[in-house]
Amino acid sequence: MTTHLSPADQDAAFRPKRTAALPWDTLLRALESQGQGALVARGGSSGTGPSGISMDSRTVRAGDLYVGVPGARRHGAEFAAQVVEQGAVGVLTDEAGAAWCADLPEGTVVLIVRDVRDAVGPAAGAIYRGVEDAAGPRLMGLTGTNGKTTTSCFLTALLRELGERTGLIGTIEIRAGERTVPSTLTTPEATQLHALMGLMRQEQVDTAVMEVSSHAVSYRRISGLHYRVAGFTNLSQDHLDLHGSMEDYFQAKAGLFQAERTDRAVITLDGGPEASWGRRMAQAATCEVSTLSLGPVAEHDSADGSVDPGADWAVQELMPEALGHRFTLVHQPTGRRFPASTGLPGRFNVANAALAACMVLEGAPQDWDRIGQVLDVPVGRGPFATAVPGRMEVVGHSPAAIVDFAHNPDGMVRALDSVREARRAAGNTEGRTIIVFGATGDRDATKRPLMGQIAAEWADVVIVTDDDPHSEDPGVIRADVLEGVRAAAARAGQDGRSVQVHESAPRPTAIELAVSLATPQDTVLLAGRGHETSQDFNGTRVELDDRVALREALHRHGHPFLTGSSSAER
Ligand SMILES: CC(=O)N[C@H]1[C@@H](OP(=O)(O)OP(=O)(O)OC[C@H]2O[C@@H](n3ccc(=O)[nH]c3=O)[C@H](O)[C@@H]2O)O[C@H](CO)[C@@H](O)[C@@H]1O[C@H](C)C(=O)N[C@@H](C)C(=O)N[C@H](CCC(=O)O)C(=O)O
Ligand SMILES: Nc1ncnc2c1ncn2[C@@H]1O[C@H](COP(=O)(O)OP(=O)(O)OP(=O)(O)O)[C@@H](O)[C@H]1O
Repeated sequence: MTTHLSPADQDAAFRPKRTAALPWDTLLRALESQGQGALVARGGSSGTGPSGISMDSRTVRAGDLYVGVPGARRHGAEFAAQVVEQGAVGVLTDEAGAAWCADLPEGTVVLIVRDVRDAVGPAAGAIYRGVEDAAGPRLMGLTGTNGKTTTSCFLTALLRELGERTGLIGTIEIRAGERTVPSTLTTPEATQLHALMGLMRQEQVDTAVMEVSSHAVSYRRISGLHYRVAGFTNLSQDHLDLHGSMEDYFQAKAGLFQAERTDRAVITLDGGPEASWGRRMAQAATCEVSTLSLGPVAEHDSADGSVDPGADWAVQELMPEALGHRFTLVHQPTGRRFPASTGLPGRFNVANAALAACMVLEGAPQDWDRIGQVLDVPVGRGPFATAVPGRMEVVGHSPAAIVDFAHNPDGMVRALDSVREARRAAGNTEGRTIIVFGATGDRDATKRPLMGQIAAEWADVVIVTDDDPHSEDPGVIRADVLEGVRAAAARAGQDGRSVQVHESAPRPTAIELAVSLATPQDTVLLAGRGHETSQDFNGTRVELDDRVALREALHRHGHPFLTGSSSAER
């Protein structure tokens, strides 16, 4: 369960247990060698340097180098005097930030660089690698609109079964060996990422698997990191509030697959609703590239189930079985076949599993026999049966009750499609889909009516509620979503299909309504919140875990439900 730590406590949990101070001149040389030469504007460069680094005044500790970056709302250097009082030994900033450093106490070192976001990664890397310049862990990165969390969980599960000690940095949690910390961002800031690398070295982690959001590339949170293998899942509409256009969003993701950042990419060619993004990503990459064709799993507009003959890897022989699927991963150049299975619902989880397997296979060609043995297990066993919190998490069977993190148009199509597929596979022709969802405030508003439209096209009962409204009026967000729902419901009505539409808030009331309407044949799908345990209403956190609320509602209505930990039916 996610606990909310203060920024300071969380930052402290990310840091290595011990770090020696790095002499200023060693730090300056490290910056110079990375093309980030710094001007020493105040203080000398001969003394004891920093033992840590932070880019937020709320997480600064004694001995830190504080990084003042220009932000959307303020310049971080505004906090220079405050952080020096807190014990920071120096400030790294840009020309604009230097103005706030003029009156700092004697002895404080001020370093000025041209672009502070480019310099922060190399600086953090040098501080946490220390004078001995320690190496490791081996890094694997994942990017794409959907599937990063699930694929990274599959990847770590597979590596663990192969005997590796793993680390994980992602949306749900951060794990270094046996230590776990709840995460707030998908990809933390560069200061924290390099601290985590130091922590993982101390925890003797062999491979760290990291989700890389487009924000992380745009804000250069990954500067100073190098990936052995990086994977691309898919691209579809999301985050247009930050990127402005799909082209910019694509370019941000493409930044991960440049030779100076990554040795080898595994790129899913046909992973999203439009296959052209995967092909373009393979062309835009300047590192070594291997491609994956999903064939029968692909869901883009022109998908006909056939695999791309030019792809290095192909998914073939897809067979639904129990909750998951069997499939064969074929290495097309050699004809080598790897039978495998997933235990989670949804064909998209075959895409996630195939990508995870390809990344490990590409990273260790000498180990194919051993990897093949670990992959070839019955459905419900092995690395790809690992439940991922809040991703198609089954809470009940009669009615089927599922909590999923789908929070963009393509994610919703995939989740709704897999619900329908599961009913079809079970021979259930009576059941309806009841969906409860909302949209996030302060983020890409253009996806709201689209999500509404998809809900009304795929579900029989649509209940629009709140997600994380952040600073926006929740009623306005619901109205945006409902616009898409009502238009699509009207079109469905003309085709003779009736869609019930409800607006219901707060979210627990909407969940209660969904369960009260459900028959044992129906499926209740709560979308958008997944593993989250609270909602943000303009800075006020309201505790809510969809999985708990759904279990409680099922219980109140006399329906059976599955417990979280053991999944034993009550
Ligand atoms: C929209 C966005 O991404 N904003 C990022 C941006 O904030 P900003 O430009 O608004 O910063 P600002 O408030 O002007 O402050 C400027 C500087 O002053 C510092 N500051 C500010 C206030 C203070 O009291 N003390 C202090 O030191 C800030 O840490 C910052 O370094 O720069 C900050 C510092 O680098 C980031 O922490 C911050 O991420 C915020 C926390 C955030 O919520 N980001 C989300 C949207 C995000 O990154 N999401 C992605 C994708 C998730 C997904 O795939 O769905 C993720 O990787 O999680
Ligand atoms: N390969 C995929 N293709 C399309 N949709 C997917 C895929 N994998 C998962 N999804 C859908 O997207 C949702 C989010 O999945 P997941 O958390 O793995 O993705 P993510 O990329 O980490 O998302 P975020 O960055 O927003 O945390 C799932 O709950 C599911 O509905």
